[in-house]
Amino acid sequence: MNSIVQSAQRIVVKVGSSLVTNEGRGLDHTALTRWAAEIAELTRLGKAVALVSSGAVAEGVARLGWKEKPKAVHEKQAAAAVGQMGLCQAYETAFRQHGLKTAQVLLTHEDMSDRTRYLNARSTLLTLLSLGVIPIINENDTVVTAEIRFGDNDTLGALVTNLIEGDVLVILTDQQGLYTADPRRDPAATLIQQAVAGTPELEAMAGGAGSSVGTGGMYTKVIAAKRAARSGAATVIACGREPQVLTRLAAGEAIGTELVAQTTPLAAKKQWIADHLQLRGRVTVDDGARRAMVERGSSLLPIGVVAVEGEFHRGEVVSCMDVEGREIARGLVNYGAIEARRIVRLPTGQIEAVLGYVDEAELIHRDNLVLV
Ligand SMILES: Nc1ncnc2c1ncn2[C@@H]1O[C@H](COP(=O)(O)OP(=O)(O)O)[C@@H](O)[C@H]1O
Ligand SMILES: N[C@@H](CCC(=O)OP(=O)(O)O)C(=O)O
Repeated sequence: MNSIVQSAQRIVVKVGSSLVTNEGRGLDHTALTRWAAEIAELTRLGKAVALVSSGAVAEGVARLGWKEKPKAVHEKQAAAAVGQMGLCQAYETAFRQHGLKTAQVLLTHEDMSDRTRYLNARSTLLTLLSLGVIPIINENDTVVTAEIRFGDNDTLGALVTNLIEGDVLVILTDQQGLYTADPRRDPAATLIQQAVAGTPELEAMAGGAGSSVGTGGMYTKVIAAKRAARSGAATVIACGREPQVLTRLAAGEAIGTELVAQTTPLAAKKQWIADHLQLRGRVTVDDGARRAMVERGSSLLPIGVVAVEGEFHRGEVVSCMDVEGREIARGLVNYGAIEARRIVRLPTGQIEAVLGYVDEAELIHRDNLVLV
């Protein structure tokens, strides 16, 4: 028995490219129809479900008649634009058969790192769910560049789970779950039924790159589970080809791998800080400041900072590194990089003399600081 999906009220289901597009051969309408029927059943049980679906690039490649996924970014983006049309049409048709409306939601990393856009995305998604609409979510592949991509939809699925405070992230893929090693390479690999999300051994098991059409392999799924656990959500990794996989999970059946969250959920704002994928800068802190932050949960004062790198503005998220170069925390800065460089190593009382004003005594206040 596995009661996680059974008791969940808000569920994020993520389906990967290889499943959605029949390993790149074109949209698997039968599978989409099946998942839509199962999700419709979950909504009848009173659960709210958001669907993160990959497959735009792979479907675009198939529609354009290309033999393989292109290497050039602009070609992938063009393929995504073509394929996303197919995804939307197919989901709209499949859910309509159950009297459910769908909504297309395309997100970028910037939508998640800008606090206002993040909160907008959150209220739109929660409104859609409260209206009984199924959001069909994907990365806005057409406008993002390689450096600022989520890249794989496992990460996007985890961030959406945190965004809407989902109870569980269900990742459907082409394997039965997480194995002790890649089952494509190691026939002796065995299925892990349950583990604690964020355990380092899981990352080692999930080596390899994955299928030719998918992006992250199992590694990004294991990391996604770790991210989702920050908001207290569990992750289930299961096979999307398994008949009635979602409804059976909702009935309490143990299928696939369950990665449970054992960490105390972070407060919403801290979770947003921790979920930043790209940071604009970093500050190196001395050992006294490191201990104060790590052992006592203190704020970071300018006097404890030894170096400032990158260009960031007040209100942006930066990494805090120890003198050995390890990231120990991240947080929202009260001063931009230019000001921060001028006040490092200074006691609080001297900030005003140097800058002509004092915004806050702390470079990063403890309420805006997350240990990593
Ligand atoms: N430990 C593991 N357990 C299961 N699958 C693994 C593992 N390590 C690597 N993989 C590979 O990950 C693949 C699934 O990832 P991917 O192709 O990115 O799927 P998706 O498109 O569903 O995100 C599997 O087909 C498998 O070959
Ligand atoms: N946004 C991309 C998905 C990226 C991707 O391949 O993700 P996944 O198959 O989930 O590892 C698309 O729709 O093609």
